Amino acid sequence: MMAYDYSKNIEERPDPVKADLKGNLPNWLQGTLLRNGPGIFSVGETTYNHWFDGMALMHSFTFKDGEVIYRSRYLRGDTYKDNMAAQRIVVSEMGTMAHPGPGKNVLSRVITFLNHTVPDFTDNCGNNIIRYGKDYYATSETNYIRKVDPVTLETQDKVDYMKYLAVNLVTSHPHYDNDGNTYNMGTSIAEKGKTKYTLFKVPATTAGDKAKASPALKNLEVICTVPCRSLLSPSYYHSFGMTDNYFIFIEQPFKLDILKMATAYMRGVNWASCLKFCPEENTLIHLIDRKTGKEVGMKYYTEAMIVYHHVNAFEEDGHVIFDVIAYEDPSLYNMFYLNVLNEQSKTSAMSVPKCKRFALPVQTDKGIDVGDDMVKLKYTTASAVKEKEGRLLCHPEVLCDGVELPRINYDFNGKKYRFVYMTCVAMSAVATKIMKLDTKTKERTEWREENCWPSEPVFIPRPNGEGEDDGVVLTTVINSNPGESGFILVLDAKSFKEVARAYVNAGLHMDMHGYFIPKEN
Ligand SMILES: CC1=C(/C=C/C(C)=C/C=C/C(C)=C/C=C/C=C(C)/C=C/C=C(C)/C=C/C2=C(C)C[C@@H](O)CC2(C)C)C(C)(C)CCC1
Ligand SMILES: [Fe+2]
Repeated sequence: MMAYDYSKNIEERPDPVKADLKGNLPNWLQGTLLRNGPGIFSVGETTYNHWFDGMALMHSFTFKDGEVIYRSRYLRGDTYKDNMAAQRIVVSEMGTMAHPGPGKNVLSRVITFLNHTVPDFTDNCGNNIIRYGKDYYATSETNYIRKVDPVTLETQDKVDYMKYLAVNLVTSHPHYDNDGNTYNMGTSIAEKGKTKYTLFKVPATTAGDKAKASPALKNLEVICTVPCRSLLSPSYYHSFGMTDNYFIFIEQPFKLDILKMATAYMRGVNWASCLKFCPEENTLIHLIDRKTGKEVGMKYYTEAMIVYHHVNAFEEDGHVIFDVIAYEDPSLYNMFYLNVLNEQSKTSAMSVPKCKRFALPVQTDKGIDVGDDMVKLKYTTASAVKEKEGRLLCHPEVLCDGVELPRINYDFNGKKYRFVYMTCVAMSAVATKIMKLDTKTKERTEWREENCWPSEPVFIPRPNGEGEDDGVVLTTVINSNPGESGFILVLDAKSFKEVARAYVNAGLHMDMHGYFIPKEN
């Protein structure tokens, strides 16, 4: 099979193109799927080290009156502008430390160094699209996000979280509720001698008062803060869980070493090399009551693991159950270094991502014997064994092996649910299959096609649909069959069978995450 070239710069396609439709789109499917991911990997003579570092390229698929319209556009943030003006990479990213130019004299090198000791971070937001209030933002995990026009994909205001809240890092996987509020979480490092994690709410913007409405972050409310286990090594996390009454935050032994970061530029190493995994340490699971903003009385632990994506979480019979994609080591990040990806023939040893289910009993452990399992649910083998007063050791149930980029019917977010849509990960960085997992029966249904590489599958519910899987799943497919173009695929979510596809005559490419904006009625 042909290999996908992860390091190739991709051309933007800002003028809308009509896709070539095969099959019949359900007429209720109206709206726009926005997707984001890295798209430019080298500028002039310089190249990023890591695929996640690439400059953002957004794309959109608009479903309207039985047609599909495609377009794509680079995110024109300060990072893009500065790199393009210099014709080389001058802004550092997680996996790439930018160096002073060759022509620079000693004095300007010293100035560049000083600038980087208290650096201004990148606004290259190539990870996801999120909504705050009525606005859409391209995001990665730094303090900057970029507002984008969801129709034209044009880049708008640069918004700095730090203007509204002391946070150095914020996730690109917030949660949303039915009232239009957004919930997210960030880390503030060594601020006033403290390192902590903050969960916050960005309220829905009410129509009318324009000045108050934008950016919605103006109205941000802190829900709670969780002190970090150690001042100079906060955990890295990429998402968190939410149910009707709780937040779930996994404080994993995959940490940022702040002292190493402070000297990274001087030592000429990237930020990623300042992340350390400590497999001998345990993972602390924080369960936070959304109403009080306080952690529940019990302390939950599990063995060392690395989680990027939460799948879903819900409450049942005095338990909080949550599903995540977990790894045994940081090999996922390492696999995406461009020099590693270019040697795809050498199957890189990657720890297989597993979909794991945890169950946290919320009741008091009074009267329970040490060594007893407190989980009282029939349908899961997940356990939580009392170690001592107020402390439970959790063992997950593995629901499924070799999966990533999980999506659900978001109407079931925080609620008891059954189905997950994911990409299948084998021993390679390119997914060849997507699947639907029935968490109840463990049944897996797959979609694949020869020489096709599907993206993160996004579930769209049918308006007033019946049942959790009443809707469609959208995935964009890179097609490496000679003479054929990429397409967006529409699967019936119940049967996981194709209902339509729309060929895009403008080479599709690998991306990260997406957000579907339904058409307003
Ligand atoms: C750390 C730090 C700093 C710097 C922070 C910076 C620059 C942060 C940037 C963070 C970014 C871009 C994070 C991105 C994370 C992305 C993640 C975890 C992506 C996961 C992707 C997966 C699982 C992908 C899977 C796959 C893909 C894409 C293709 C498929 O075909 C196959 C499959 C499933 C393997 C400061 C602000 C300088 C100072 C403070 C501390
Ligand atoms: Fe992600």
